Amino acid sequence: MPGLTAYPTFPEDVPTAPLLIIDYALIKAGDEHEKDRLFQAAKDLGFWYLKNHGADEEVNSMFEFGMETMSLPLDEKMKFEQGDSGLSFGYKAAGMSAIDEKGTRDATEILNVAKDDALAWPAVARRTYPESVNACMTSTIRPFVCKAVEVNTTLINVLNDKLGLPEGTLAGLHRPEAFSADVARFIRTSSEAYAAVDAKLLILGHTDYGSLSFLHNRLGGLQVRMPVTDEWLYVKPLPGHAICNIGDGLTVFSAGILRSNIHRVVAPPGEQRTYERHSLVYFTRPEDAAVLRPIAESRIVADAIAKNPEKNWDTGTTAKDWVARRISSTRFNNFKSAEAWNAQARGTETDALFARSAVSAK
Ligand SMILES: O=C(O)CCC(=O)C(=O)O
Ligand SMILES: [Fe+2]
Repeated sequence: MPGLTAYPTFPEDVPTAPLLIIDYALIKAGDEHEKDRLFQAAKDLGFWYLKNHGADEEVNSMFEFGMETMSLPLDEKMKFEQGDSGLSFGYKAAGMSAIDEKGTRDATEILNVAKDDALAWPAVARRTYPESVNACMTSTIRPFVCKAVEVNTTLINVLNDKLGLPEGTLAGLHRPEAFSADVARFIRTSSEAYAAVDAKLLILGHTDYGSLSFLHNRLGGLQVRMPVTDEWLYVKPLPGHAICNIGDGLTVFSAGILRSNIHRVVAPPGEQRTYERHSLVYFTRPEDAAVLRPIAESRIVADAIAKNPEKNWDTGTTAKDWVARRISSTRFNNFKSAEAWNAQARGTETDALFARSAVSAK
């Protein structure tokens, strides 16, 4: 099966990030100790492995589907390019993002299928897609979306309770039936591109724009910036384990208690470097209309606000605008100058979130 290509193993001598392994089966069974470990992981690093998530079959089918769709001719894929306005749905060609202050073009292709389209199919909720996407909506994409929504909702509910929020508060801001920027994303970077990209950066350092990401990697390349030391460490892909991470939404809702950690993608290490890299993510994002501000009904969140009165967590922005702004700011066509690049939101908000949550995690 193409989705199950045997890749060279991740090198032994490369330092890796110490992600906790959370057992989804135990979480589902209501194990309090495991829920505490999840909360700890979400606060300390904002990244963890998830085992026993039960989505292997859906994930494997998505890898096959993604590779097939990415192999379409470029002009066919370009008919569905997401454009420069901040839309998160559709195809992003290699070269459409800037990855540094020099305006270097990226080398990574992305296909984003909206949750709203996968659930509404055959009706069109947000946009249209290539025929190969349509052909897999029912068999492959919707089952993956539904599984990812189930897993992420379960985890969000645990975080909700650990934050002392009234039952279902966070879930109420991430209702599957409400329009959101949730997407199933497939990413491809050719091995030739690793050499072509300046500084070998495939995806620039960023925090995720939504609330919770459910990521599946087969090759290395993902790196997280470690709290306190600022060291970039690889996240080693483990077979059958998802990599989960907190995004900006949950950080803001929790006034920095949950950590939206900076990460990036570089060329895979060691012998893996000669292989094309693919990854699959489901991004759970707050509903379009949700305003990104702390939920102070919780005493724990209220305490976090009181501890850092100088920090204003109320973005005054809807999730829809937040995601659109962050996406549009990465587009090459919107790149203006090194000064504008350095001054824009990517630096301010991510560094603020990063610094603040590093303190609260201690
Ligand atoms: O490809 C990966 O491993 C991570 C991708 C990522 O961080 C993203 O798409 O936000
Ligand atoms: Fe990311």
